[in-house]
Amino acid sequence: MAFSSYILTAFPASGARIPPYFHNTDHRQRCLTQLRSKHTGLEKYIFLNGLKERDPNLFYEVLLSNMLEIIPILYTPTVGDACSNYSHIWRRPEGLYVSIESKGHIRQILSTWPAGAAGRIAVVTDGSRILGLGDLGANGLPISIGKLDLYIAGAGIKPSTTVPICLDLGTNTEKFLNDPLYLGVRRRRPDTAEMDEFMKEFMAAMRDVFPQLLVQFEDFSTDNAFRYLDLFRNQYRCFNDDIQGTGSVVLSGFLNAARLATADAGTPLSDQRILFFGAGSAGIGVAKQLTSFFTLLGLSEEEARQRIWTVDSKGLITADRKGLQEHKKYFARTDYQGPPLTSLIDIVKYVKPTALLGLSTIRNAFSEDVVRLMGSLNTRPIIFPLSNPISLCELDYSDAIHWTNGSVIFASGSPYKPVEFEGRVYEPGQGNNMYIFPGIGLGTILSKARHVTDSMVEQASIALASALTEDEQSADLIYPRLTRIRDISAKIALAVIRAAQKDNVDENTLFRNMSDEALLEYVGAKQWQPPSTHNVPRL
Ligand SMILES: NC(=O)C1=CN([C@@H]2O[C@H](COP(=O)(O)OP(=O)(O)OC[C@H]3O[C@@H](n4cnc5c(N)ncnc54)[C@H](OP(=O)(O)O)[C@@H]3O)[C@@H](O)[C@H]2O)C=CC1
Ligand SMILES: CC(=O)C(=O)O
Ligand SMILES: [Mg+2]
Repeated sequence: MAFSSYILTAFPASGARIPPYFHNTDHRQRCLTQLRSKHTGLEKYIFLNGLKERDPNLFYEVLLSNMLEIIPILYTPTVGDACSNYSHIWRRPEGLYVSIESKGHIRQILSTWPAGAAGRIAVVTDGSRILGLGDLGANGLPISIGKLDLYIAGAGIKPSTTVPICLDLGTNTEKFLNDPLYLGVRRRRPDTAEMDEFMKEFMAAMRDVFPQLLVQFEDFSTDNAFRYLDLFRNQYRCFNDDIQGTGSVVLSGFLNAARLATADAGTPLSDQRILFFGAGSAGIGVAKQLTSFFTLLGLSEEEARQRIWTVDSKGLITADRKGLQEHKKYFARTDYQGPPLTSLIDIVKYVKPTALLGLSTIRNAFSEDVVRLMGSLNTRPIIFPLSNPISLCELDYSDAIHWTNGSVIFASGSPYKPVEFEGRVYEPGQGNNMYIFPGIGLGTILSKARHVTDSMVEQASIALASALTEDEQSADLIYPRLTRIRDISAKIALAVIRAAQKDNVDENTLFRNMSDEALLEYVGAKQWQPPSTHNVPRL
């Protein structure tokens, strides 16, 4: 609907009340001016949320023309504040809540969502590990909404086909249970048996109500993230963003980082020594993606595994540790003899890593001595502090540049601004699954892949790594500029469709005989654009 028609519909008989010069002014510019007048991230989030309710087309137009400014508000870091405060800033229903109290009639609850059979993509969280902020219970909904806004902006998924879901299963965070404004059920989280029963009913009901839907699991606590991925991945069209999306995006950045480091130091990709600080769903997901790629290079599985060291809150993970959680066992080291290594500096001295990856939620964990040691061990140290939001990031970009005299190859989970050092401007990378999931989703939806296979995720990663332009390469970037996300998502979708075909999971076989050029053009043409709300040129 054009903006002027929207105004007339929203305010009938308002002709005389519309300011005389209204139609000749730039509504997008007005929105941006209003947005920029807000002082805090949370106020900006609330403003954008209101704009989306009043005029979704204008909202997406403003978003698409100003992604670098707006994505950090709708997504990390500000979405973290929105989630933490959601029960207090709530304005209107904007997603689907499926409560543990709905067990037995989940299907009816899902049927109330307007998309119905047109639903194509759901982002589902249970709020138990929102970014690095822990168990936020029913306050987790904005993470599903934010990820879906990235599907819409980044891949051109039609807004009306998206389904944001928060499973309201209770919370173990006392503060929320005692908050009179808390929006969720007042109970602690269920035990495994009760939750499994709920999840099985939920997934079956999802398929009934939305037969063509892809489910993205988001921000489940680590044990459940691995369990439900294993349980459902061969049964439903689904994937886990924190395990697979993060694995894919970090592999991609790592490939480009290793290429840069290799150019300077000559360390072959297969000789990299990679230290993971944090061994949860994200850390282990990335480690598995990297090792799987190393086997493609010709390493045996065992040789690939030997490239990885993992660290959790108790220190270097070794196989002799008692009561090791299941997901940590595969990378537990068997070759370390000695007293437990608990401090990061001692672990770096022992491992001598070429790459240090942070997925720990520990702010500033990469201290000056650790970063300087990485710089003395490597001509181009690869350091990726990937924890979100920025308040939990292991290392600030400015410190990384200063402490390594600019030699660091850096990517963080949340965005940093460029840094000037000794007359040169350095641009950080953003190693965030937002580069990957829109393309994986688009490719899966178009090919109607029955499942999201490992090779679809791996090919997405390679497509992203190959998407750098000459200009981006000469600026030493390891991820493409975010403003190109639509083109990049189309290329990722193409790679995902081809991988789905090879794995024989594509239910839509029409693309099999299309050339890559024709298919890429088709994918681009399928991307939704907001109908222009007025006739002023794009900003
Ligand atoms: N950039 C991106 O695209 C993504 C980033 N992330 C971010 O990664 C972070 C982790 O997510 P996830 O893996 O799911 O969370 P988890 O809570 O499962 O994992 C955190 C890991 O960090 C370890 N840890 C905690 N404290 C310390 C410490 N003091 N020293 C060393 N290790 C410590 C934990 O150890 P223990 O097991 O002993 O508790 C655990 O292994 C979050 O901040 C999240 O936002 C996640 C997905 C994508
Ligand atoms: C980016 C993301 O998925 C996370 O931090 O959990
Ligand atoms: Mg996540």
